[in-house]
Amino acid sequence: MDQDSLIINLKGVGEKTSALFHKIGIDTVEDLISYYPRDYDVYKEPVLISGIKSDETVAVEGIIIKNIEIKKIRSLTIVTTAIKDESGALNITWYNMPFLKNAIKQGSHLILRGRINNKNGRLTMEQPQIFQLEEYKSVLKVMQPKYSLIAGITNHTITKAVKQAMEQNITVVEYLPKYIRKQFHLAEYNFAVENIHFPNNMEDLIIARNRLVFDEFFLFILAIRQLKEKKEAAINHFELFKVSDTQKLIQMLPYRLTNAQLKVWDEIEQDLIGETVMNRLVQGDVGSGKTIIAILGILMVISCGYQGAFMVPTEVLAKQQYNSITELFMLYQFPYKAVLLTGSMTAKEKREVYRQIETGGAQVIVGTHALIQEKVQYKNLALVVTDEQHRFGVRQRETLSKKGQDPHVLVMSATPIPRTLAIILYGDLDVSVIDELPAERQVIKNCVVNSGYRQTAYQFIKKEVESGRQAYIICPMVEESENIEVENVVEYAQLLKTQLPANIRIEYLHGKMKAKDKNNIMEQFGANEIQVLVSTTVVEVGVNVVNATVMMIENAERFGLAQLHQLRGRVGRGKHQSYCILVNGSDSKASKKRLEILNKSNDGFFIASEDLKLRGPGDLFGIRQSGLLEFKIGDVFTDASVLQNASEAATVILDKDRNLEMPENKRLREKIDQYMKLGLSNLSL
Ligand SMILES: Nc1ncnc2c1ncn2[C@@H]1O[C@H](COP(=O)(O)OP(=O)(O)OP(=O)(O)O)[C@@H](O)[C@H]1O
Repeated sequence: MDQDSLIINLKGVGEKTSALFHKIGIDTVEDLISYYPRDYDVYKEPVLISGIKSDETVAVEGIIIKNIEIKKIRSLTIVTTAIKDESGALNITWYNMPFLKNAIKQGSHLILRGRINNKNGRLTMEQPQIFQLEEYKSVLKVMQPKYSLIAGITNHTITKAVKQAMEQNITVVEYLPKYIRKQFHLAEYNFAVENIHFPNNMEDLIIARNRLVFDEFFLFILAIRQLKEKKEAAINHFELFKVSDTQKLIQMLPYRLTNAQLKVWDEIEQDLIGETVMNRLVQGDVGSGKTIIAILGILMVISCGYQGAFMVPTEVLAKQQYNSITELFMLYQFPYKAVLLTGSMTAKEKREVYRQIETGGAQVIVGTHALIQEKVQYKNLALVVTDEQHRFGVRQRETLSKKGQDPHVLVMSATPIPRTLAIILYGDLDVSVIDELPAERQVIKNCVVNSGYRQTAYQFIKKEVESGRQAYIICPMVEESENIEVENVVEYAQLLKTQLPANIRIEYLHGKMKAKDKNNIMEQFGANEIQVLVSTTVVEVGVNVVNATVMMIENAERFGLAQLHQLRGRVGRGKHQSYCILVNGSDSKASKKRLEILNKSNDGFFIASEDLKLRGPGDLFGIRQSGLLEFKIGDVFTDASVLQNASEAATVILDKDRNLEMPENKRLREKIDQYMKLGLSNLSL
């Protein structure tokens, strides 16, 4: 790493800030300038307190009328005060910013700007930015970047650091050949970087973003094509053959595999006994039964004497998959051993598991990315299943591959992307589609309601629980801060307890809980010891509790449709009639129209394409379509045309210069090498 480029060398960035930056992946100035805003704000004149409404972001000018109070709830510090202008007073709350105690005094004349929330009937401004009067004038009406934040880092800190970086530094050398920029109408790189952070106007912002989205896709596509070239040569060295265990399992399952599942299984079986190493993506809508296909693959390789690894994105899912595999082995008396390997296990537990992996005492290894740590040595790994692989870097996948003798790779995805895009994005994989749901499934009944319906929904949940079923309630996503999200979930669960009978057990789940506690709650929910689970989107992917029949989503308008579809997919996984209640917290026609799409259809592909039609490519900073396939700035759905262009550009360049050896591609070559080293591991595809 070039020491000069470390952010600690920027003016105003000390040890503490630089440690916090490290947490969001920023170590160097280059990292910082490619930490793009997630949105922009145009700061308007302050408004009168008497006129403000819930859910809007406004500035108010007034006098602080209360000394700061500090309250601690577990690890959360809540700082409160109030501000008053000629029309009224307003409560103010900050999270985890205890240092404000010294910074804000009763009697100060300030401008505060933040989002207004309705907290049990009282309007509160949450996590506002603080401005002196003069200071506010300088930001008025200019487009201001809004960055993703974590506790301790304010938007102001990042903005200031980026400004510093731009002033002190840097002109990055353009690496795209001129003819490519011309052909695909792309702005110059430095212009793009400047304008993505501090746009002159909307037009320049669109041009800047377009270039950076292009870059992101373009580098990814070039890297993927290189991987593909490498992989095509890989010979299947494993002695795999069709086994009776898989036939036995298929016959003994309590259900019949759908034709689509059988077809995909057949493709995988053929791959595994084929001449070359398998690199296959199995795409199937939520609940289409991908897991059993993965298990069949694993069963085949272990029956032939090898090991199989199942890598999933979260500890909750690892535990779930581990439990279902061990139960299955026990139930059908397969003499194989599965082990679980996750980051939160103690060093001693891990050592024991490593030993079993190394000696071959364990044949199936289920876990999170702990599976690819240095210390894990496999005896004879023949198959790696990565569930929802977009959560892992391609490079991590590669590392894992290298641990075995180039094992077969099976990737599971529920992302409904059209085939044309799939070919570009999964260029290094063959694609199988499970395009059919099990026949016994009943169609999920949906409704879109406003918050006035909440009580009726609770009564409905009560009725379902009384007839033996279970429910999820998803609390709103809060972009600004995960802390607020945590608070929402905890409060919601407390409030709900006062609304439902005491014999209905209600618990909550959020991303900041310890892995062990999360697993505990999920296991109890799985065993119906908890009937109602109030949660953030941590239950979004993969969670399988067949007895749950109600999914209620608060502030559904804040989620992307594909994400809502994923959440809804947590119910309707068994034979019971299931329900999805989407609570629309907004009056806008647009969000009503969007949610109606979900109301109308349970088909992931249809939903994704309708959403795209509604949003259109101009909708740059709306809700991201999906939490999946996460590029840093590009969105494969709304930026589909840029993705196509990037793919075309990659073809143009590689046709002329397959190994990027020509002088005009020298910088591009360097960039790709750097990207293959760093970028791919960060990119969550
Ligand atoms: N052919 C089938 N008939 C009936 N039930 C099935 C069939 N295949 C799988 N199932 C069951 O359906 C449920 C959902 O399957 P699975 O967990 O594999 O879904 P998935 O495709 O991984 O979905 P998601 O992407 O939502 O996690 C499981 O409880 C599984 O046992």
